Amino acid sequence: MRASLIQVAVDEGESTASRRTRVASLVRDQAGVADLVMLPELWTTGAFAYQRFADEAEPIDGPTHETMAKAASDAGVWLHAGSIPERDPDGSLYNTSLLFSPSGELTAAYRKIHRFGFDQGEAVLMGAGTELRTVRLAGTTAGLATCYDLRFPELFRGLVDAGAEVLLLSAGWPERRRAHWTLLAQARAVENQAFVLACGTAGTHAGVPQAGHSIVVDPWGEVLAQAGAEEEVLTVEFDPAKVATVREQFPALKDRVLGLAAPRH
Ligand SMILES: O=C(O)CCC(=O)C(=O)O
Repeated sequence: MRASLIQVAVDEGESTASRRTRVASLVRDQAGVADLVMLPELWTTGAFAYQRFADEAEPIDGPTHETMAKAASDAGVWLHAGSIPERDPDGSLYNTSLLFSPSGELTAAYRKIHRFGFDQGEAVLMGAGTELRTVRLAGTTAGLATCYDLRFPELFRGLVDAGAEVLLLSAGWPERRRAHWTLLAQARAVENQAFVLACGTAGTHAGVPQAGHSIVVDPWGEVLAQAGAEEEVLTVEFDPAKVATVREQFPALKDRVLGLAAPRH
């Protein structure tokens, strides 16, 4: 499988509409290059541009869906189109990832479960997703996660229990915590014996420089590829069958002890 992670620069000087058109063209450029293309979290607005979420929120079948479904089918690729600020018909907002098949059908939508910001920003503006999402694609099972989710190992264990071999994470991770990004991506890969493909943003928006450094890690924890700080398309080839080999040769997942009792005081 070949995957291209498009590390989009989200800068304030570019309008959402023009970024959408530009990114669709980058997706189309992946025709014949990649089987799977990934975009970052909230690349239309910027993950830290909280004041834009309500104004630019769109329904699942809104303009980003329309543009990206077409880009996926034009390129003939699986497209994890990153996330959008979604407005539910009941008015609430969610940080929702969209995944399209090579014929442009929406195959999965994942509402981010762990909202970032503690008692401000996304954590108060958006609702929390409640359901894990896995998708069968290109002969493997992918599990979906978004940005801050990376800090919560139990979410990834849930995806692995549901059959995930490839973990797809869209993010808008800040430069300030870049060391955590790389460390946690490798940790999630090693502990789950799964590929991790983590696509972040470049540029600076809302005064927050983004980390870039999108990364692909194999089930043994080796970094197969990592981007730099600027906008970049990171293409990598990997064999999802390596997951079964690693899990067979080093069957640590079979040694899990579930339902441990709480300590006695
Ligand atoms: O956990 C972090 O350090 C970054 C999380 C984040 O920026 C987000 O989820 O939008």
